[in-house]
Amino acid sequence: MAVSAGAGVGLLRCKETLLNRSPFLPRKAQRMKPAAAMGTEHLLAEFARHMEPFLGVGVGLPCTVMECGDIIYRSTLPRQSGLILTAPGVALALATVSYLWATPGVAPGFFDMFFLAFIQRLFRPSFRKDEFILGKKLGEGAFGVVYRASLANAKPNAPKCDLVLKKATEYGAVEIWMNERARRACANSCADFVYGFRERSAKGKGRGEYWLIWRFEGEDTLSDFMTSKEFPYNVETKILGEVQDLPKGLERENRIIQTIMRQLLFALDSLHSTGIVHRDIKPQNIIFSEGSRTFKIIDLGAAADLRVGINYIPKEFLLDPRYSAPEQYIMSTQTPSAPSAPVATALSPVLWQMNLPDRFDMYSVGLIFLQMAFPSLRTDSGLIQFNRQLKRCGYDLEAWRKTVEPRAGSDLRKGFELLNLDGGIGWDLLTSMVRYKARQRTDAKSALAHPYFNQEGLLGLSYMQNLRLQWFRATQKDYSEAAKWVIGLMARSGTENVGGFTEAQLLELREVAPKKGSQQRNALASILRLQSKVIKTLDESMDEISRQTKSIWWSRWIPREE
Ligand SMILES: Nc1ncnc2c1ncn2[C@@H]1O[C@H](COP(=O)(O)OP(=O)(O)OP(=O)(O)O)[C@@H](O)[C@H]1O
Repeated sequence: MAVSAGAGVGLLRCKETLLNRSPFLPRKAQRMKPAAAMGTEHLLAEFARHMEPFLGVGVGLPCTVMECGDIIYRSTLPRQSGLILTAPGVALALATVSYLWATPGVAPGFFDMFFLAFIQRLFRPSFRKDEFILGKKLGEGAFGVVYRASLANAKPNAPKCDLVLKKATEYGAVEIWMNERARRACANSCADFVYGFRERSAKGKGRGEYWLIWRFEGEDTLSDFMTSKEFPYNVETKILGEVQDLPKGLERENRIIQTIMRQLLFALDSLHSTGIVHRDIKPQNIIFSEGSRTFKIIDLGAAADLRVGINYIPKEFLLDPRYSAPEQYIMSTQTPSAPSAPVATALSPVLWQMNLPDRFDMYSVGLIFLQMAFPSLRTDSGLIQFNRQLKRCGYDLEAWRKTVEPRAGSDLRKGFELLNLDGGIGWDLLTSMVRYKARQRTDAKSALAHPYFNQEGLLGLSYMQNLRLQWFRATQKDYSEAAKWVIGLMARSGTENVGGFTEAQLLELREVAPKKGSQQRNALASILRLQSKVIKTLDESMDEISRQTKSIWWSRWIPREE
């Protein structure tokens, strides 16, 4: 067996350690005679014989190949190569995993975009526009026309393929993207999307038209049901499967409305969890699916995908003023426009937490709840009037109630009575959604856990459920008001009738705070200056990037009809 010179020198250097029973040698090697009793050559030959299987792999550099150390200086002994768990390491790993999975989900986002989307593209059916026979027109909006359609070449005895086809203009691209995303992430929440493609414009100019195809879900939207005098009884058998064993009245209506609300919140929760904010939630965009006996969301043309930053431009908006939240934007206007997709994805949990964009949809769903409870608010004029009144009351539902309840007609009174059932649990849920500040509104997941969806309402709550309700209410509180109160007290400090801090207490506080001109104060000022500079630079560069990439990079994912 040949051993290189380098290895030989290395072995010599290590012989002391080796012969002193290093724990890293096989027993056979440890039983060798003491070094002093042997010549170096003999020692090498002996060692090579024992180590043959190891040296076969590791001939080369000495101590790097053979893990050896000095038994006297234990610190020089090689460390175990396995993973060592430490508390900070575990905390860091947990923090990283929570960040990657926090809404809207960085890790699931990358998996979706680079794996699921790819697989979907391989297997999705593809259609051409001349494969469809257009039927009845179902709707026409500012950005497209919707038809009922069927496949032209469907086999005669094949099941009738009922489709809905939308010929859309510029927002069609967004709608295709959102529908594909929703189909992968939460197929049951939105109408069943089949395919979307872009058709080249006849003269080869412009972006062309977008064609979107869904399965036909059913004839009626929630708006159709709500405009009927029979509402909510006209939905009862459709969603519950049977007529309830209850006389017609508030309790029975409440049960039906509860079921509709649960379905809406469930659909919204799934959409929000994947990072999509709809921005146009209204009864006209909620279709009843005959197949699954549930309400599903349609019309994702105005939606924003906060996971990759598609279609969110803080300063732009597309809104239906009847159902839109008072803030009008889903993101603060201070938020820079979306950067490139990987950056947007990596930053998405931070932006989500800073803006809570899902609360925009929560306000709209709150208004739908209100309309279901109050028959007089189901008409456009009723809702517009309500919106004006609420605005006058500073978007405070309690204040609105105080102004209208004393002189309420039978329709309004009926609404209050319905929401007052089970100790006012319905009113509690409503007021947690229809609030001026987005941060104070509940999210869809918490709303689903609200005791309103408990059959017995407040009265039937167990001790634990009551605790949960208290917790729910505590999390909905506006703590900025508390902060303002403390500041107010400080400002008006010291007088006996106002209460508040005395001059002595304020002095104490001032002493705790860094003094003017002190080192801490200067350091704090520099940090703040640096922070605002960083934000400004980030803002400008993001705007710059987004201006350059204004062309819709993601439209390359949308198939083109050749
Ligand atoms: N999957 C579907 N199944 C059954 N009907 C559907 C489906 N999708 C849409 N519709 C019907 O088509 C109508 C218009 O659809 P949609 O709202 O998506 O189009 P739109 O052009 O955005 O219209 P608008 O601007 O008026 O909202 C809906 O009100 C609904 O009645």
